[in-house]
Order: sequence, then C-alpha cells, then structure tokens
Amino acid sequence: MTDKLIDSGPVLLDLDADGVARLRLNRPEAANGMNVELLKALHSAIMLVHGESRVRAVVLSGEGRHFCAGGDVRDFASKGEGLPDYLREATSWLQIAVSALVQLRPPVIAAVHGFAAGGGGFGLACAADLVVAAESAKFFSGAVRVGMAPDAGVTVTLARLVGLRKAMEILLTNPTLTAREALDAGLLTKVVPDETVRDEALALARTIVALPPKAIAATKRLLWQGLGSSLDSQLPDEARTVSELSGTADSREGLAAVIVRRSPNFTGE
Ligand SMILES: CCCCCCCCCCCCC[C@H](O)CC(=O)SCCNC(=O)CCNC(=O)[C@H](O)C(C)(C)COP(=O)(O)OP(=O)(O)OC[C@H]1O[C@@H](n2cnc3c(N)ncnc32)[C@H](O)[C@@H]1OP(=O)(O)O
Repeated sequence: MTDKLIDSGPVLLDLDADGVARLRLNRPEAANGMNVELLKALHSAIMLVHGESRVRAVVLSGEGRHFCAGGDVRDFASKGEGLPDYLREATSWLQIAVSALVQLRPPVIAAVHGFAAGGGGFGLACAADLVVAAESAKFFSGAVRVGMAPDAGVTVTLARLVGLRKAMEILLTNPTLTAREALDAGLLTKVVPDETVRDEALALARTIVALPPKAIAATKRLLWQGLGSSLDSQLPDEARTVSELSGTADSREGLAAVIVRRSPNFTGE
C-alpha cells in the first residue's frame, strides 16, 4: 500500500508501507530544470517528510529522461536584466532545500539517470547521503559555463567527497563525468545497469529501513556534523549518542539477537 502524499505538480511524493518515501522531480519537459515553483515545491515536500514519522528512508529521482539539468536556463533567459534579483530569491530556495535535505533524519538516496547537472542536479546528487547511478548517467556542474559559481553546497559537499584537488578540476574545468568516472572520483555509492537504477536505490533504502531508525538518524547526523568538526569536539558527541542509543528498546533487541544469533525484531523505539 502506497500513500500518495503529493500526487501532482513539479514535485511528487509517495510513501510505501515499509517507510520508503519516493521524492520525484516532475518537470520532464524541462529535464527537471529548477525554477522557483519547483524549488518551493521541493522544500515543501522535504518539510512534509520531516514531519512524517513513518518515513525511514527517501529515494530522490527525476521523471523523464534526466535526473535534473540544474537551474531552468530558459527561465534564466526570460529574466533579462532582472535575473540577479530573481536569482537572489531563487537560489536561496535551492540552498534552503539542500540544507533541509541534509538535516532530514532519514537518509536520502539519489537514483540518478540521464544527466545530473547544475545546482539542482549535480548539487542534489552531492548533497544526498547515498547515490545510485545508471551506467549511462552523466554528471557536470555547469556553473562556470553560464558565468556563475557553484551553489547547492557543492563547494563543501563535492570537496569532501572527492577531495579539494579533484573538486577544483571538476568545478573549474566543467568536465562531463561518466558514471564510472564519478564513482572512481568518490561521488557515487554504486553504478548499476540503466534499467535497474530505481530498483537498486529502493533495495538500498529497504536495507536501511530494516535497521533501527534512531541509530540510522544519529549516524547520519554525526557524519554531516563531522564535516565541520574537530576530532576533539566530535568524540564527546559520539560517546553521548552511543550512551543515549544504548538505552533504546532497539539497542537492547539488537544486542540480544546478536548474543543468541537470531534475527532482530526492531520496533523503531
Ligand atoms: C542558470 C539557471 C538559473 C535559472 C533561474 C531559475 C531558478 C533556479 C533555482 C536557482 C538556480 C541557481 C543557479 C543554478 O544552480 C545554476 C545552474 O544550474 S548552472 C547549470 C545550468 N544547467 C545547464 O547548463 C544544463 C542545460 N542542459 C543541457 O546541457 C542539456 O539539456 C543536457 C542536460 C546535457 C541534456 O541534453 P539532452 O539529453 O540533449 O536533452 P535535451 O537538451 O533535449 O533536454 C530535454 C529538454 O529539456 C530542456 N532542458 C534541458 N536542460 C534544461 C534546463 N537546465 N533548464 C530548462 N530546460 C532544460 C531542453 O531544452 C529540452 O527541451 P525541448 O528543447 O525538448 O523543449
């Protein structure tokens, strides 16, 4: 049984009985190019996920031939002299959406096919917690190609994923990376045959939803927090978190199951 939480508009959201939410960019006529309407819808969908306790993992994908081709370049052209003012608002919506995605308790798995380009496409892929890419998928930043700088947090996320030297190459020279090149650089979790990308992303999601959600959420939080922390400041938070989680029913159940070598029955408590 699947709940259609948002069933029309530029972003679709549904939730299956296992707690896997599917967040889909839905402007296929524009390669899911991001305009303000899509970004506001994306932020609203993320906030809906944030408030929905049944969600245990999120699979993010794009309708049509591409994951997302970044900012809506046709929108770009229509704004003329007014683009800087328009982008001041539009880009802030992209930054808010990326921040909300990273702060979501459930992990986000991007299922990328076609192109992932620009702040919307390349940026969202970099901000996802895991990325499953089709063999034919391609990735590029595109920012400098349109006289802009990277956004969507890419100057942090990409540099941490692939290292500063590689991030400089990718963002300054704007290569189109094949899925294999993106995987080798450290951008992706796995590359799969084109026809299996969504199933593989869902399989990864089901692996996660079978584990204690409080432990999963805490692990995601600590990893993102660690990007900007020193070891000395992170160690006490890890210890505090381990202590807190050890008092949960799921932790007791997991320990008991390991001792007697049986499968655990987690409740999420
Ligand atoms: C600079 C954009 C700002 C616009 C303001 C809107 C606010 C957005 C929110 C803030 C954004 C902040 C700034 C942003 O982060 C900056 C960037 O994203 S820079 C990168 C911009 N993107 C690109 O340069 C990619 C452009 N697209 C392509 O290069 C190619 O389409 C592709 C992705 C390589 C795929 O090529 P193909 O497989 O050949 O597919 P098509 O080209 O046939 O595309 C199908 C269809 O979709 C239309 N389309 C493709 N990309 C976009 C796009 N980015 N915006 C709008 N429409 C797009 C394309 O025209 C085709 O339409 P059709 O011609 O069939 O009607």
